[in-house]
Amino acid sequence: MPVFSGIWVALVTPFNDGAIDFPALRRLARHLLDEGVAGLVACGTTGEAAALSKDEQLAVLDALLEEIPGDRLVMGLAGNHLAELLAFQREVQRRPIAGVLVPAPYYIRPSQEGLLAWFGAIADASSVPVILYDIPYRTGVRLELATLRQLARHPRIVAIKDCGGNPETTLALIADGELDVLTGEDGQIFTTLCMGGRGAIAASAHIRPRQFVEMAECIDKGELEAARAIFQKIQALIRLAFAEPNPAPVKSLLAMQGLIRDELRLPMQPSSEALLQRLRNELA
Ligand SMILES: O=C(O)C1=N[C@H](C(=O)O)C[C@H](O)C1
Repeated sequence: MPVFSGIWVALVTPFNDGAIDFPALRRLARHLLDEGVAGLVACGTTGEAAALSKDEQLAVLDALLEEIPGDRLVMGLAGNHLAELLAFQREVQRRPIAGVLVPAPYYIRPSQEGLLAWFGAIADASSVPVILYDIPYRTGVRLELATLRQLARHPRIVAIKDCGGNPETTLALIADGELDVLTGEDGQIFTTLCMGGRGAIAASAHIRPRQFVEMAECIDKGELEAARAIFQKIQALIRLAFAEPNPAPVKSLLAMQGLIRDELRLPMQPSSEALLQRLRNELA
């Protein structure tokens, strides 16, 4: 039985004049769950976790837990100072959550041995399921297949958010059946699900979440034609969501729907005028 499956939204962190906009955060979380998504991932890349202090990240988590059930919530756990990260993990784990999403430490570019020890230390200390986050184009280091297979033996490591960009690795992991494979590449949701992946953690699923959910359900039921038709409908949206650095386009689209303010923290920049026009056209 998969621990993680379906469409999980990589949640943005709404801001209002530089501060976290908690009412908007709660509203958005409730809206997405009402639209049928499997759950939410807070404080990931899309949540601009890198621009939030640890206290702010915990405040986001607490606000969300007041709004949605903990088993529908995964928390991002990122950093490159192990002792600090483990201390933060202890705080996070005092809350009832479905799991943690853990990328490799960025900037350092450790060896595969180093990564095994790093993820091993976090998994050993984890009281909740761990989702590995393989995103070499952001962290600077790749989790090789052999490393992933070794990590999959850890009882706490149950899933991977796969942004590794190597279809052979994705396929091998799916065939192994040891980890729930969730794609983190929104443009690959259809193919990953068709290959037997369990689901996705996607930023673009903030917009028209029901269509993402329906597409995944159709694939589950073997209704390929219907799934393909939905995917074709949302492809333009997915492309636009990443036309400028994530999460600017997604935040603009949410703002156009009146769900949040179109505000980011540096170094992120709001969508350009040209993109805003394209986003308006897409929504229309
Ligand atoms: O925040 C996330 O988790 C996601 N990150 C990816 C990225 O921007 O690197 C995109 C994905 O849709 C969700």
